[in-house]
Amino acid sequence: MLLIGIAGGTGCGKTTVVNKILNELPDGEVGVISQDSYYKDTTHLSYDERVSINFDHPRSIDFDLLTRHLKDLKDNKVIEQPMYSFVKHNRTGDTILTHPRKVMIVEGILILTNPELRDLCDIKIYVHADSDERLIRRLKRDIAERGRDLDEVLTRYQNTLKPMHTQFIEPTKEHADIIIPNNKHNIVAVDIIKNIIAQKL
Ligand SMILES: Nc1ncnc2c1ncn2[C@@H]1O[C@H](COP(=O)(O)OP(=O)(O)O)[C@@H](O)[C@H]1O
Ligand SMILES: O=c1ccn([C@@H]2O[C@H](COP(=O)(O)O)[C@@H](O)[C@H]2O)c(=O)[nH]1
Repeated sequence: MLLIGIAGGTGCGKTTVVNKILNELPDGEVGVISQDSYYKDTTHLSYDERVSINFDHPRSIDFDLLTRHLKDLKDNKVIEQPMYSFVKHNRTGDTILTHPRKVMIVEGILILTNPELRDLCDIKIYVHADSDERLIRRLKRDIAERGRDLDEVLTRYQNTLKPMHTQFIEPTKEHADIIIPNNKHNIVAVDIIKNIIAQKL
């Protein structure tokens, strides 16, 4: 199995890049694991307590479960990937049966902060977009798709997201094998990754 890790700050376009890669490859050949599915289970907390969690700090992620699942996939085992609700700020309680594929992509803001996870990745990619571009995209997306309002996005951005990005996420660029500039849609970079995957398939 070829494991590709795709990191980068919120709104840089990780999910969009992954979808573009998947769209043009044969159905079912490439599997995706989202770091978001591995936010720690916070069912024991009230909604108000969950809202105040710092979701941009590495300790918010259940890296033990995530790395265990990636190792299982590498060992050709099926896993039960948790499902996550951004609206509830918690796992839904459901899981998706995820089968090992020849190529698996793991994507998320913090995946390159974890040394064990980095070692599992055969190719490490960092998607870069400028912070103003990312904030604009995040505002539009979170208001349209994740049940947020202007005040929620900007308050989280100032209080946790921006400082965590500077402290934990941006420095992981140095671990990347490939950095994709993504202020604009980068068709050439997506084609290069698609070709690497097509060779493996
Ligand atoms: N290169 C790009 N140019 C303009 N908008 C983009 C680009 N890449 C992604 N977007 C948009 O920005 C928003 C965030 O992108 P997304 O892929 O969800 O980012 P991430 O997964 O890194 O948080 C989405 O609404 C998406 O359509
Ligand atoms: O319950 C949650 C969990 C996370 N977030 C925010 O999501 C982003 C990461 O997702 P991207 O798709 O990469 O943007 C992170 O910045 C968290 O702040 C959330 O709002 N609620």
